[in-house]
Amino acid sequence: MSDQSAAPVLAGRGLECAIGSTHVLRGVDIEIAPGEVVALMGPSGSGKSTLLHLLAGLLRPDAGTVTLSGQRLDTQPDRVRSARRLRELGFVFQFGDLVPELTVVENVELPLRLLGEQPARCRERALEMLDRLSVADEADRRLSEVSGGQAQRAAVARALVHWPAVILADEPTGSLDTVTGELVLEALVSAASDQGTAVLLVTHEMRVAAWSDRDIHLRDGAVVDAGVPA
Ligand SMILES: Nc1ncnc2c1ncn2[C@@H]1O[C@H](COP(=O)(O)OP(=O)(O)OP(=O)(O)O)[C@@H](O)[C@H]1O
Repeated sequence: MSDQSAAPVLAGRGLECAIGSTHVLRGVDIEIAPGEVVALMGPSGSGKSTLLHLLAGLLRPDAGTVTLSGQRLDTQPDRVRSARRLRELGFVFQFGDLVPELTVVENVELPLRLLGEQPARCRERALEMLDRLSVADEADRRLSEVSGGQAQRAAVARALVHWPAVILADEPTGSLDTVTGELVLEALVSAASDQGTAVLLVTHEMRVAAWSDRDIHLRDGAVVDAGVPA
């Protein structure tokens, strides 16, 4: 459940970013409350993915600030940003990006293994998440043996397995048919909500945005409509 009166868990303020000669973001302000689900919308080329990369600390802004869980992210060295990304964020992309050589459960437990958790505890928690996402039966299969919807559920389980503060999802249902996409989205939003994880969801599609608490619209690198919490 979101707490929009609380301090934002993730905030970008006055974000400017140029890539080559393109001024991609022009003074973007964005805030996400703990547990909130926000859809980031806008036409192709409006800067959605670039904004996501800045908020994840993958890119540094030319101006402005990024604050995650109350601490500046953009000013920290690469090593610290990587460590914070692993611990505090979860990611879901259009094409799952799971490791094909690993089984479903091995993929899901990966963030916990990288964080140094006990192997038995990693396995237990990964199985719990797969059960929560209704893909526990596929735990020991390789990616080539599961459907696109099952793989995307596993990607959601992996993104949530280490209790991140925020999930950043870039077109998470873009590779799925409408019905499968809806089911994956429902699973993402409800599992994140169960554990109080905020979600920033990049999408072109209004039906995807319907799952959010609030929409933010970008055009030509600027926020044109920040929506109002329901
Ligand atoms: N690596 C890059 N090199 C050059 N230009 C880039 C690069 N990445 C992004 N851009 C430019 O920045 C602008 C914004 O791109 P971005 O991918 O953030 O938009 P988007 O809203 O996510 O688009 P889409 O919905 O098509 O994914 C575009 O004009 C794009 O051409």
